Amino acid sequence: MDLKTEVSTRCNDNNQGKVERGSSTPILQRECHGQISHLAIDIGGSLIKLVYFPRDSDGSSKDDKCSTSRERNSISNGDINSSIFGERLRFAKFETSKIGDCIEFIRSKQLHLGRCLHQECPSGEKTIIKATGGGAFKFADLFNEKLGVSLEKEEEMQCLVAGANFLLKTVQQEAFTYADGQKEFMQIDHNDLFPYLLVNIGSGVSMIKVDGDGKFERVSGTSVGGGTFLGLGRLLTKCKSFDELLELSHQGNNRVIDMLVGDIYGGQDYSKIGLASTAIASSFGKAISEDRELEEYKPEDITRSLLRMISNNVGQISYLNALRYGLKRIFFGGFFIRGHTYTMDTISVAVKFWSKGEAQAMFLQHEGFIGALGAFTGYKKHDHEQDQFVQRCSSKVSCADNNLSGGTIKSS
Ligand SMILES: Nc1ncnc2c1ncn2[C@@H]1O[C@H](COP(=O)(O)OP(=O)(O)O)[C@@H](O)[C@H]1O
Ligand SMILES: CC(C)(COP(=O)(O)O)[C@@H](O)C(=O)NCCC(=O)O
Repeated sequence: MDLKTEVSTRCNDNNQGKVERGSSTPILQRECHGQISHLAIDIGGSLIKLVYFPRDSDGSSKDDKCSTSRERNSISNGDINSSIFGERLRFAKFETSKIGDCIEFIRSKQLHLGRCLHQECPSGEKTIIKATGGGAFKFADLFNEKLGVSLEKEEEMQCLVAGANFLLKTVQQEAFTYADGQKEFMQIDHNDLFPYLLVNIGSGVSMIKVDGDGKFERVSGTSVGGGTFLGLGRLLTKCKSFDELLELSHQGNNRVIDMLVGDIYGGQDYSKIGLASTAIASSFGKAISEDRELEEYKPEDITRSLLRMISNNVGQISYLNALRYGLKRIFFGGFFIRGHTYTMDTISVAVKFWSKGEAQAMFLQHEGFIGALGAFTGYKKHDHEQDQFVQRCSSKVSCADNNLSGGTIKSS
């Protein structure tokens, strides 16, 4: 049963005054019902992602008061919260290396206080925060020490699948293709969603065959992912941040460094095996034959080649795995993508090229927040009140569809 269905089922079933009958948005009763947070967190190798309902100083969620004020919080590392889902469910990200900033952010928003802010709570009860990603293990003690909260670990692949299924079933304009500079939203038929391949390009890359809700298998992965782009980019150029690298890559020309088929074949196509003269024969291959030092290459060109190499490679491995399991649809998520046109174009072209047009790359609006959203939906299992919380979130997704039509969420 998807979340939307559950909303209406519960609306009809529940006569205990917790849900306003006939309303598409169940009303949350403010009662102390255990210490569960309004926050879910995904702590990855590069970034920490937060999904939360903001709250007022009296302890209520802003959302409970139907607040319409847009909240944009600049964070010390320069990232900005994205506010979508009808300006209600909020998103924020921090570099994992700046976990202290993230903890301060949670404290400043009082997201660590559970529901019982300014109310009497059963003593000794700790706020539980759903957390996924490796950092849920690595930083559990730090969260306990600094915020007095308990991180409840949710399995990372399970969260990615739950988040992707939630988005694909709930948000109308979630999945889109990118070709020839055009973004085209796809209408997803809920009855025809499975199976698909979910490729999450984070620090590393996971490829998951998804057969249904909670039915999945991680079929492959590659260590050449977003972390590789950022790590190698930092080593090869003077850039320090991902944004700088992306920005530089706009002005670059990969052909200065990549060895093309034409470079090897005297300017000609290698038509017999379907390779145009402009196809990359060897990423960074020109650097082997030229007597040039690293400093003599423009950082713009280096970043462009690097971005192309990694995107191409992920696209190709993804296609091979789709082929292995007979999957036609491949959804790409993870913050490596960042709604960046060159990245999406390269991945799309790679999938199209290798599949001879049989398979299609699709991207997700909430690319980097899939895991955190999946963890958030995990509250549903936990307690009835939070269950309504998640359900309200899904009902608001539909209300907020128009807000998403403007394009990808850009978190910085
Ligand atoms: N502001 C940013 N800071 C660092 N890396 C970023 C940023 N935006 C996008 N990225 C890219 O996204 C990758 C992390 O993606 P993400 O899905 O958050 O994975 P993880 O869970 O491993 O942190 C980074 O390795 C980098 O390539
Ligand atoms: C270990 C990970 C699941 C961690 O997730 P991440 O923080 O990168 O999002 C991921 O980095 C990964 O799948 N790496 C590829 C490992 C491999 O299959 O070779």
